[in-house]
Amino acid sequence: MGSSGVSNQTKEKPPWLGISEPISLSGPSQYDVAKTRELEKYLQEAGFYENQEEAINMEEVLGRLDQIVKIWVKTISRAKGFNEQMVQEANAKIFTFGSYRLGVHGPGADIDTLCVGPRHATRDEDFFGELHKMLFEMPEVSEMHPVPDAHVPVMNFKFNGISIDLLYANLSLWVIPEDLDISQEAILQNVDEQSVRSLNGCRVTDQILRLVPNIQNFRTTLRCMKLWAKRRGIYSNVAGFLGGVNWALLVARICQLFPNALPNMLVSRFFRVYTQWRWPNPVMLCVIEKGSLGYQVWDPRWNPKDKLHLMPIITPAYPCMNSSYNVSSSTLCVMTEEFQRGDQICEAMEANKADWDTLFEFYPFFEAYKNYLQIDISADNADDLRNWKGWVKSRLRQLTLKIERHTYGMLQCHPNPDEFSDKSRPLHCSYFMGLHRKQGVPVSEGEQFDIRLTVEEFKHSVNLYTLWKPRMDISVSHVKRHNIPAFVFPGGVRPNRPSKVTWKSKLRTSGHDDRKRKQAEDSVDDFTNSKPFSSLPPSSRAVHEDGNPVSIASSCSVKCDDKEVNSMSEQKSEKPDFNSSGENPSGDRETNGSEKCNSQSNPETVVAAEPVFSQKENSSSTLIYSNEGLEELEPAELTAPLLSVNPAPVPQRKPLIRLNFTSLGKAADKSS
Ligand SMILES: Nc1ncnc2c1ncn2[C@@H]1O[C@H](COP(=O)(O)OP(=O)(O)OP(=O)(O)O)[C@@H](O)[C@H]1O
Ligand SMILES: [Mg+2]
Ligand SMILES: [Mg+2]
Repeated sequence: MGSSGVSNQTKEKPPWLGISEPISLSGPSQYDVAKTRELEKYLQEAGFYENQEEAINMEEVLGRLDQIVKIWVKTISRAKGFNEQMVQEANAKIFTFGSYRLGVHGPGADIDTLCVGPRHATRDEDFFGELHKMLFEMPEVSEMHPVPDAHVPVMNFKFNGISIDLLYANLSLWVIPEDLDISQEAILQNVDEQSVRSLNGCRVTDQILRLVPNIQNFRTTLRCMKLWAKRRGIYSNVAGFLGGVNWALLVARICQLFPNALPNMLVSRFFRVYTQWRWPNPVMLCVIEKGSLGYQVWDPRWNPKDKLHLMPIITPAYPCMNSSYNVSSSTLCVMTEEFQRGDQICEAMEANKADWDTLFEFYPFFEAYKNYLQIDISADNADDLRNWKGWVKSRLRQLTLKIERHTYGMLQCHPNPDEFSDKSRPLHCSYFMGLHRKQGVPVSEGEQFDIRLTVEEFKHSVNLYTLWKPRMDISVSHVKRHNIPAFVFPGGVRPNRPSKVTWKSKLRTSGHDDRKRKQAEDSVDDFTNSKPFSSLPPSSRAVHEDGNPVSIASSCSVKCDDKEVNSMSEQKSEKPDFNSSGENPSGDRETNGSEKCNSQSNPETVVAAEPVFSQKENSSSTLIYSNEGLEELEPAELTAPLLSVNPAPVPQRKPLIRLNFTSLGKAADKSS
């Protein structure tokens, strides 16, 4: 396949797993063994492993589900007039996938399951009809929520209190053998697209387990990264960050690159590699096979949509797809900053100046900005609220994109993936987004942002929900940091004074002279001090007006510079090299940072169609903007019309309500 990621040729298997040689074959030192033990203990104490009782309960639930689908398939076969022998032979089977199958599910995580049924057991009539009815009537089943029209149709429900996602694959076989192997490509023959996508949940999970050199080390590292991502507020596919499968794939690739490393090392290599990764170069665990069945695979050379992906993380089972298409320029920048923070902390840990607690600190979202958007939703009953929540949550990404677009990228949004509830207001919940001005653009006097129209447009689109019911309401308001409602804080109590002590400032006061110190002090505010985007050069925070994702993504990967790479404490042989697919198939580890960044050296690559900026280009755009400081928005900045955005005159009120998109928004609410 050369260095191209897409191939339909079979080649002799290399002695390593993955599309390139490992970066390092080094094994653990005493320090790594001790640190890994510490990490495992930390994860245990954080309650990130299920207990014995939960594990048994889950197994029982899965056993019950398997019995139920077996009864179901016989029932519908009989109803379709099959003779008794065929009824007895009729079979269906439950497979698990996702974090449960990977062996990394935490407490409260769902169990992802797939029901595989024979050709005569149809999706609409039999699965979403009869099986839904059977489950719905069972006393063990609650919160049943079928989504037959989803991209991957699913039944969500709780069985004995355990959340289940149940997908369906309608195979072309008349009889489903109990030992069915779904890893074979042939299983996808003559099945509908929904079944292909549903089967792929399992096929991807199984492939991941096959493609990592040591499953136990992979699991511990993935548990660590999942806990870390949740604490840092970047665990959510729907919010535009990454979800379970994305984190699994990122970790799996690190495991391939460092096959003999223990989890402690893998965590630090994770941060080092992804701090330097040149997005949108894809992360892949294996070559993207074109296959013989004609399904579209991810390939930005041919598929215009794939070119728009900013942070491609490719699934390893045919048909290979990008699992992280929701990532936007803002969320990519937030994650890049978090990778940098992780990298710095791991380095500080090696110098005994930080510990696992430091790494896992919660992201202080409500201290990070001066301005927020609060999105309140409510409904008439619990069922309606659950549906309404699901819908609104899936639309919030559109609000962030609209705001960024309508303010020409000058106003950026940082979504908080959590939902918050005020206990005194049942059937109500709130979402929040941090707002901040894009860095590097000189502030013009009196410049303000008017996002009323944008908010109206968003609410209008949300209210087009096809299952909308009376009293499914939404309102969007602007809140200043000091007016953030108390119910968002732990225990419902607003902290007296936001803590400004960060792990870096602790280091400074303890006199630790770390290599980043100068940089940290030069920076107006480090991001761990609650102010996002301050440590990236201004160009990296720019959202281009034309929405060109390539330039955005490239500018987000500016950490891959000489200074950064040369300052790495590790030996050269341990450094990751990235060629144009973000990988190092040549095994040449002598290249320096700027060479690694030059993705245009090989026109054959998967991302050859993507212009990737060289370091030089990044540097020069840095020079254009001299303003490194973080300017937060003042309230008035959110109000005055940006003429090109809001041509309609906004009625003046008395007294002038400077933050009045809230009041306008509420007036236009369906509810009012
Ligand atoms: N965006 C996606 N692209 C491809 N496959 C996906 C995507 N989202 C989910 N899946 C499939 O569905 C599975 C379950 O998704 P889910 O969001 O429950 O993640 P998970 O890995 O189980 O993590 P969690 O512990 O958060 O549940 C994934 O492992 C993956 O196979
Ligand atoms: Mg899951
Ligand atoms: Mg799930």
